[in-house]
Amino acid sequence: MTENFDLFSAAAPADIAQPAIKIKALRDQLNHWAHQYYVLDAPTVPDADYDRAFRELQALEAAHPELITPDSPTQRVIGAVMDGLAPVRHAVPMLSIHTETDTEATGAQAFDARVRRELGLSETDPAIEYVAEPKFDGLAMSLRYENGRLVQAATRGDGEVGEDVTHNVRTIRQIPLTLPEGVPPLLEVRGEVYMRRADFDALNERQREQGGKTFVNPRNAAAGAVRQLDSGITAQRPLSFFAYGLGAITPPAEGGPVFRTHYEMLQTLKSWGFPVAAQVQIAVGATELVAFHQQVGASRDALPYDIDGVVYKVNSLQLQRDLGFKTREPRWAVAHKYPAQEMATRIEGIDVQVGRTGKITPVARLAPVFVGGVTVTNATLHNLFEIRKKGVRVGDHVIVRRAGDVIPEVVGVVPGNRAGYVPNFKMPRTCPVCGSDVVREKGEANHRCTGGLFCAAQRKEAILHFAARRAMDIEGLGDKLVDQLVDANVIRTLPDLYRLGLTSLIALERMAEKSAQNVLAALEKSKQTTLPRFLFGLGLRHVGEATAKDLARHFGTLDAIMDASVEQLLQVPDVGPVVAQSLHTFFQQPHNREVVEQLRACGVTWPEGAPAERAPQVLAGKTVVLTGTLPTLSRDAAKDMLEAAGAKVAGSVSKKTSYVVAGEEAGSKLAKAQELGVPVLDEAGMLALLQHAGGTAAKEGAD
Ligand SMILES: NC(=O)c1ccc[n+]([C@@H]2O[C@H](COP(=O)([O-])OP(=O)(O)OC[C@H]3O[C@@H](n4cnc5c(N)ncnc54)[C@H](O)[C@@H]3O)[C@@H](O)[C@H]2O)c1
Ligand SMILES: [Zn+2]
Repeated sequence: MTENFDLFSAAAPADIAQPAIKIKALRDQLNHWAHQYYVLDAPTVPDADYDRAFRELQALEAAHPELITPDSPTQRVIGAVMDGLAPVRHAVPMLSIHTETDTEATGAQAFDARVRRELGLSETDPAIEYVAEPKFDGLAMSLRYENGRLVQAATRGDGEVGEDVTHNVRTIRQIPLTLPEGVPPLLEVRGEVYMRRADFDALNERQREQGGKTFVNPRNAAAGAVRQLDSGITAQRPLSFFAYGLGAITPPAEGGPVFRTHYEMLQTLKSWGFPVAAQVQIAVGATELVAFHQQVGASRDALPYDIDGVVYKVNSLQLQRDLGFKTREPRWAVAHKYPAQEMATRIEGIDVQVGRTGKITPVARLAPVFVGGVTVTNATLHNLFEIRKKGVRVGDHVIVRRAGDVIPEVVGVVPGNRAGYVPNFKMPRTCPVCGSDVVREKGEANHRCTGGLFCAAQRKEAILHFAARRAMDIEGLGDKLVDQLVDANVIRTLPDLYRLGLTSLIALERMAEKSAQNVLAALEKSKQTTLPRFLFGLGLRHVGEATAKDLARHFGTLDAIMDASVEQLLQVPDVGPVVAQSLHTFFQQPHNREVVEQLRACGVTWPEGAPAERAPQVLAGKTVVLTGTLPTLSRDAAKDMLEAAGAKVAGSVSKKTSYVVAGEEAGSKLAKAQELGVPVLDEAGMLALLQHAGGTAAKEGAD
């Protein structure tokens, strides 16, 4: 082969020129992707695509060794030093790990066979002991301690020279800043900085709400956080750490520790305060490696952090030295991957889904793709802003991520695949489930259906809210029963609750007659309520308990609230434009008014009054204690009524107690009241007292 053979001249023989051109194209492509990934922390293709191109290059170079150059991505660790971060030369290089191409369990057997062959072992020699570890999906970090103090933290960079990120790594709480007495004077610990999935989801959720930049995956979020110039930003991004190896260390001749195995070294790191993953274990021979691969693979989704595979390492440090290194990788370790958690596929359409709280979520319909171990055909696009920010259009090639049991999501567009003009996605103006108006409030990223109770998608959540203790307080109407009732189509609107009969309840699975009767009794009891509870129970957006009370106090009657204009609503203390508009829109929808009317027709009732007559604080300054079970009122309802009249409801009886309201099975509080001579009332007595109070107020008002 001529030394300076012109690879690209037309005269070059086709069988050499073709692979050379292909090799150059692959190297350029890989370098471009690696730059985006390692330097910009912003990959544009899934790892699976990068890995495929990488393997293709490896295969071509293996077939044409004369075309290998030292700067090929296959021959060196890739990475770079970011502007503004100081370069750090590693005392011991930070290497890559060879990836086993066979992703089936048999990949472990291939590795074991290779190790045995390289060590010159025969079939009759004993099995090799390995340490099996999860392959954490974060970024490699070298931590240098001098005399027990963290003096430097550096990224891998190109393996020889990394970046000084000490200022940022100091903010990671799992990384000890000082070590216990007795550690070697020089110690470099190597490990992975990563972000837990829950922390990542919370971070992205926060970013989305604030219209900020979201991150593609935890690895990228972690890498971005570590490579900040301002450690204040790093401190706000929750990072974690696992130790898995050593760099430089005080040699035994100078009093440093003598480790015989990798496992022993990890246990020592743990005793010095470094986190070591609980899954790390010794595995003997290929069989135990296979078992480990399967076991970790099965629990992968349940782990609180992302892993992209497992790593097997020869345990004996002597054998590790015997095996040595090959360009950029140790021969004594291998990475055995799992199916990728990110894959590229095509968006065939964008639908919208209505959630239990009315939130409308655009969902991408996908060409089926195998990702994170399952075939995925839908992925969330979160909201309209995310679609715009990511520039997603129908027909685009996108990266889909599915990790853990999180809903699959579209994390970005693979650039350069759009055929021509494609219109932007538009939010529908009406709800696809119920046809109500779709709105987006100022300062909110999400669109919502205004259908409320009318919308089947929102029904279950709405019923649970209505039945909640602080609302209508319907005991026994929980998650499971509501699911059954709605799924069996027994209940479609709130009033249907009060139309429930014994027969339809008993017809439900696992419903005994006694419990059915209890539910009916609880429903009956809930009909006697208060206006604030009823309003709160309707589950109007932005109307919490306090606002419901304010509205009731201000308007006095439900009709006045339903008919109020936005301006009138704005006169209620603490009601701002958002709440006022949302209330007004809700009661403008005829079907919402219909629901209210039907509930009243079913016998749901509460004391009403004109605003001027309301809040007669005739029990002001009085302290009342409730005890026992009242015949018709729930404890909370009684409390609300007393408080509305200005009373303070206390938990224990003292000489200062004005009244004790006692129901059935009243115990020590009743005895105490009698002992102290505090007046005791039953429910009727309490209502009479309130009535009297109301009457007095009305009279006062009339005078
Ligand atoms: N999407 C893209 O554009 C793009 C570009 C470049 C690289 N990549 C991806 O990066 C990966 C290759 O990168 P690499 O060379 O950093 O990693 P690698 O696959 O060579 O693995 C070595 C790294 O594994 C990590 N690791 C995790 N757990 C470990 C353990 N228990 N023991 C030892 N090391 C452990 C360390 O950080 C170490 O640096 C590939 O998955 C590739 O797809 C993607
Ligand atoms: Zn709807």
